[in-house]
Amino acid sequence: MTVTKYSANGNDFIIFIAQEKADRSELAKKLCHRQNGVGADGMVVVLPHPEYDFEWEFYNADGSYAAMCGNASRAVAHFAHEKGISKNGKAEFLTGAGVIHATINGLYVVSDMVEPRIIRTDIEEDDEIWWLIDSGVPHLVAVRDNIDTFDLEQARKLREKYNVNVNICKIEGNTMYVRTYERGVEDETLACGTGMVACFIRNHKEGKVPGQVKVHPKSGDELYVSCEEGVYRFGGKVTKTFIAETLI
Ligand SMILES: N[C@@H](CCC[C@H](N)C(=O)O)C(=O)O
Repeated sequence: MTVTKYSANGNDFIIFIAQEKADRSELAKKLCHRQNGVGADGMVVVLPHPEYDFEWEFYNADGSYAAMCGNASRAVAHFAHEKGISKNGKAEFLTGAGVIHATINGLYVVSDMVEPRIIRTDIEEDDEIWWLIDSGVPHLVAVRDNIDTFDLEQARKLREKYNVNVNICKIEGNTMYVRTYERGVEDETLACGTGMVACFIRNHKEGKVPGQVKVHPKSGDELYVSCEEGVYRFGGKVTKTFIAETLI
């Protein structure tokens, strides 16, 4: 089977086309395995859809299904546009969290996110306040002055307790820095799109940042997150890294 590998600012994905929905959890575990497979944080299956350009299935590296993946939404939009599945610099596709509208401009892709939900703003853990925000998938967000260290044991406990992705972020002017422990990868990833958006939502709601910010995830890449007329969108470059014939 031919698969295409993308990196979205260090969050990497295996993408391929299929004709029918299926439970591909075991395949995702095999292909995402860093040593025995292609290696990726997640796997995207592009499927036909009668109304939208396509529909997708998204799986985390551990085979778990997730409703949405911000970085993969940008990668798959570029993939679909190159394949002619979507046209005119746009892609409109159905995810488990709703319909995503993406704009493709060369390697720079912007995804309009689904309407987020601020679920709780009062979670106190280890003497700090966390917000629980669903930006397509659930995220805990804490804001700190310094994110040079990220206690992954603490992140793992919070991930298990709330079944979420766990983010710490800091603000410097109109720039945000975000680190994310990702559910389903069960480790910190180099970038997490819905995590960056969740961090922006908290900081924007608390009046700490304007309506558009530059964001640097762990990879150090540069992305932008904004809220325009109530629509949260985020953009950055994607990289198609290779095409492979899988034998597993
Ligand atoms: N990396 C993704 C998030 C993928 C899903 C997440 N790991 C979950 O299981 O909730 C992103 O870029 O948003």
